[in-house]
Formats: sequence, structure tokens, C-alpha cells
Amino acid sequence: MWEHERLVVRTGPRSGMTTMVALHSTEAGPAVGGCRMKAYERITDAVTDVLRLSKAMTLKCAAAGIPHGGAKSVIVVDRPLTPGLRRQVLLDHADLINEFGGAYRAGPDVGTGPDDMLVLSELTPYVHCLPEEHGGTGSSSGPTARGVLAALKAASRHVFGTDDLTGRKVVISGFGSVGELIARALRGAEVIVSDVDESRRTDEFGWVHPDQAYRVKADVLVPAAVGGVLSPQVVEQLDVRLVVGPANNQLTDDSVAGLLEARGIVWVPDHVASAGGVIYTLAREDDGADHETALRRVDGIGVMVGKLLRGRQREDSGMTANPGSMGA
Ligand SMILES: NC(=O)c1ccc[n+]([C@@H]2O[C@H](COP(=O)([O-])OP(=O)(O)OC[C@H]3O[C@@H](n4cnc5c(N)ncnc54)[C@H](O)[C@@H]3O)[C@@H](O)[C@H]2O)c1
Repeated sequence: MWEHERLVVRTGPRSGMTTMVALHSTEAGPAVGGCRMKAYERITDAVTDVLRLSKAMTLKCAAAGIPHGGAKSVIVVDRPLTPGLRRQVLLDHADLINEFGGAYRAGPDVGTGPDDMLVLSELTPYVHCLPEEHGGTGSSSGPTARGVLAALKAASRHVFGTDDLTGRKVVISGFGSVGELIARALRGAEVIVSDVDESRRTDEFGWVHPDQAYRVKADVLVPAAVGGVLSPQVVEQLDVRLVVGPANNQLTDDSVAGLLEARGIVWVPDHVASAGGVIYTLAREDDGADHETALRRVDGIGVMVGKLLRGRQREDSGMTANPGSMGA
């Protein structure tokens, strides 16, 4: 069944490049979601991505109790991006955002940042996370990492009996802006990072080739790169007890959650673990909350994860019929 409200794909008149917006749901309120700028092998791959990501945003907002629906947009990079072309395609994309009349509000995602949001804002008011010097809250990577850490601590209490990660072996796949912040926050843990971009390699942390990242024997795996990484084959090879990370849509399909559970691996769904950015941004930019108040809301992710895991435990022991949404 087609469960999205709208999908619009456009060729931009300025850039000649394809951009698209998928509006999954506005039932809870105007839809929010990042604008991804990325190369795809086929346009249909981009359409699949934008449809899945927009649905995940609806789940993310619902799990976080935010009165918004989910949407996402994609700018398909099909040639080298000069600064001029980047600007043109962003302006094209701003026109497309305006077609939704406020039903979709964009923020940064993989491949875009606050400076790109500033370009969008030249033509559309429906944009979040402008640079701080322009009145926005800037990059959401910090709050996203904080939310993942809150989820990680709560899940660690459940799995290891303590939220102290000292001495735990943690593999972070994707050493980008969120992955790096998580790695740096895990003082005392044995942190191993991995990235397809070799230039990200640093002596500060252990390093594993991306092909091997999902086979390392460790306590925790943090998917912080791309989606679709947890397939049945990969889950078969995992040698960790806990998986929690920011990457959106980590499972290749929903049935993989059952496979993780069957292997006794606790998986915190990405729409819960990765909600820190959207929680923080909307608290500050829509509700007018100050920085500390917004961070406290982000930390609520830990409370939510703890409750869900306890609910799941009670269900396993036959004490409740409400399983929550955690894997194992
Ligand atoms: N930044 C946020 O606020 C935010 C919020 C919610 C969700 N997320 C999700 O978290 C993930 C990380 O976000 P980010 O902002 O750090 O992105 P980023 O682009 O800064 O970092 C991603 C990193 O992953 C690497 N990478 C790409 N493919 C890889 C692969 N197959 N194996 C290993 N490394 C690979 C890239 O080289 C890059 O260094 C993304 O999936 C993003 O959608 C981010």
C-alpha cells in the first residue's frame, strides 16, 4: 500500500539536476526532515531512499513525542559540484520546498549543513538549522551524538548492568561528524573506528577496515555511517551484545529486528537513538527553549530507552503484553 502523502520529483531549471521531496505524514503536524545531497547510481535508488527516510522521520517524531510528521528531501548529485552549481541546485530545491506550502520543513542531512540551509532560506522560510550567526541553531550533530550517548548508557545499564563504559570495546562504523563526537565522548572505553574515507584515520582511536567493522568481537557496535547495513547475513556475523547508533534505517528490512533478538543482541531502533538532533532543533527554534532545556529534552532519549527495554524484559517474563519496540 502507498503510505506516503506525496512524492514530488523535479528537474531544477537553474541546475538541471534532480531534487525530490517525500512527504510521509502530516497527521501529527507539519512534516520535518533533512535534505540529503548525495550521488546515487540510479534515480530510482534516490526515490527508494527518500521514501524510507521520510517514513523513518515520522517514526522518529512519534517516538520523541514531537508534534510533527515525517518528510525528507534528496538532491541527487550527478556531476562534480562547483560552488556555483551547488548554489543553483539549492535554490532549485528551495522552490520545490515552497510547493509544499509549509507542510515540509527542511534541515541538514548527509551532504548538507547550516550554510546550505542559509542558501535555501534566501527563497523559502521553511528551513531549520541556519548558522548560529544567522539566528539558527547550526549543526545538529552535537545534540544527535548526545542523544545516542544517552541511549547507549541506558541500554548499557540494561545489558551490562552499568552505564559505565570504561574498558568496554566499542566499534563505531562511520567516523563522520556524529561518529567522531561519540568516539571522543567515550573516554575510558576501547574505541575502534571505521570509515570508507581513509583520510579520516587517526592514531587517537583503533581503526578497522569498513568491510570488517561488523565482524569485530566487541561489546557495542555503533552504526554511524549509512543505512541498510544490518542485513540477515551481517547479523549472522555480528559478535557484539548491543547495537545503538545514529545511522537512519539501519535494518535492510523489518524482519532483521527478529534476527537480532534471536541472537540475543539488543538493538536500539535508530528512530529512537538518533532523535537528539530533531528534538534539540525544534525545542530551540519552535518552542523557544534555551540550550540547557533543549539538552534536557535530548537526554530524555535515555529515559525512553530504559523504559522500553524494561517493558521488553517484563514481556519476556510474561509480566506484560506491551513489548515496546526494542530488538532483544
Ligand atoms: N547529523 C545529524 O544530526 C544526524 C541526525 C540523525 C541521523 N543522522 C544519521 O547519522 C549518520 C551519520 O551522520 P553524520 O552527520 O555523522 O554524517 P557524516 O556524513 O558527517 O558522516 C558519515 C561518515 O560515514 C562514512 N561512511 C560512508 N559510508 C560508509 C560505509 N559504508 N562504511 C563506513 N563509513 C562510511 C563517511 O565517509 C563519513 O565520514 C547518517 O546516517 C545520518 O543520516 C545524523
